Amino acid sequence: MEIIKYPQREQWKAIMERPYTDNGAVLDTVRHVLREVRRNGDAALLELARRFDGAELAKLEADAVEIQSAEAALAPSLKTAIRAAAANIEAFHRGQLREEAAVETAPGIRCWRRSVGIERVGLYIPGGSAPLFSTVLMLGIPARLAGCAEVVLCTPPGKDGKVHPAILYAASLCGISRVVKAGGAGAIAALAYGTDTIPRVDKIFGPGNQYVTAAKQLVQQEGVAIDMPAGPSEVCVLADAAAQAAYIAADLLSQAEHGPDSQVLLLTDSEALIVNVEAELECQVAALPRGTIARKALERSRIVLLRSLDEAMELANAYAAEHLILQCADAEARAEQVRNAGSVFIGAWSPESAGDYATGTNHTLPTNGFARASSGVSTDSFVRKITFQQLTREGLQGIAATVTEMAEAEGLQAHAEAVRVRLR
Ligand SMILES: NC(=O)c1ccc[n+]([C@@H]2O[C@H](COP(=O)([O-])OP(=O)(O)OC[C@H]3O[C@@H](n4cnc5c(N)ncnc54)[C@H](O)[C@@H]3O)[C@@H](O)[C@H]2O)c1
Ligand SMILES: N[C@H](CO)Cc1c[nH]c[nH+]1
Ligand SMILES: [Zn+2]
Repeated sequence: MEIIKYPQREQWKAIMERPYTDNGAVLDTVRHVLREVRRNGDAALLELARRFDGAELAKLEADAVEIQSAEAALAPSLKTAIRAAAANIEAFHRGQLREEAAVETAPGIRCWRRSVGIERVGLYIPGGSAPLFSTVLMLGIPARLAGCAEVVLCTPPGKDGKVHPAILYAASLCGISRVVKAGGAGAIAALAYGTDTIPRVDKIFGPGNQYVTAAKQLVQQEGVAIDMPAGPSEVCVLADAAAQAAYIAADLLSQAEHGPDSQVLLLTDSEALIVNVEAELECQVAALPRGTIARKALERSRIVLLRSLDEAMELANAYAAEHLILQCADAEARAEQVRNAGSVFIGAWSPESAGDYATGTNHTLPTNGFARASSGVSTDSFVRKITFQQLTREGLQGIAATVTEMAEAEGLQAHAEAVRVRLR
């Protein structure tokens, strides 16, 4: 990791830069894939599975036999873990469902909002380098709680033409019965345009590689809603001299192992801690099966020594990490100072990976500084909040002058008449 000591403010912009990837070539490929699927539908998806996933598929959807045999293929301990995680995720996301009281804004005028689940949603579950079945829970549970009528899950097939059994098991737990074997931009195109077997959806959710992210951004321009551009994973650790170097190294590696384009950042006011974390990183990365991937991510990552923890906090807020870990003596007080982050982990006992799987919070979070303006996925992401109002005659009389005055000032006479005609 690059070490930057006591940077001047002018250097902060460079410190906060995410790894740059020129996605010009990716966009060209993705546009081509979107066209293929729009034109040739299912046939294009079968060809893309052959080309990119090395899978010969007889049909695109996982059938009941494949879904049922998935349960038998999983170790009981893994099923127990998935169910335990699902229970916590459900509890946290259920708490987000709130009935809002109607408000009488003026005598005789009643306004209220009702959350209505988005009718048709598509969930993309990455499967290229790791089958992220935890993401099925993170998207499928809030979709169910929100009352989405139709949920279609797309994920790349393995070379054997099958979907990873843990993805199928997690999907069943969430009540998802339509699992489509399609990955990358092809999957996003199918969800956006529909094919003979895959229904077009209203909103597409889920993380993925650069092809998935580019495809989501392109179909969004064509009118399909997306959750957010969830790019390569990232974590920022803010730590003081008392923090455990071994914990910090483990937390940094847990995100670095996602992909070579992941980025991790350590902000501290302790030079001694940096020395210890570096030693721990070297020792721990050597033991990781995905050590080569993690090393590549570390090459593009930074450790920053700051003059004080206050200054570190300021930089953490400016960076707006997907995940922010606070490992310092006054972690709870520091948490109150957080302004920009996707999700925050407070104190030495709160590793980021606990949130990735099982604390209950959602792990689909804004990356690349989007946490400055966006939130992670929640039950709210799967609903529309429709507003309602009902006026009595007295209510309309009470605001008639306000409406007609404003309508005429905007030059919109018909607006004013729609009020007057009722009160004449
Ligand atoms: N931010 C988040 O919340 C979050 C969560 C989990 C994962 N992630 C990210 O998701 C990503 C997962 O990526 P992945 O690759 O493992 O799986 P993936 O499922 O996103 O991508 C696999 C698909 O990519 C397509 N593809 C591969 N090579 C291609 C090529 N040369 N041209 C066109 N298409 C091609 C294929 O269709 C293939 O099926 C990682 O970058 C990880 O960091 C982010
Ligand atoms: N850390 C990822 C989001 O950035 C989510 C994930 C899934 N599995 C493990 N981790
Ligand atoms: Zn993770």
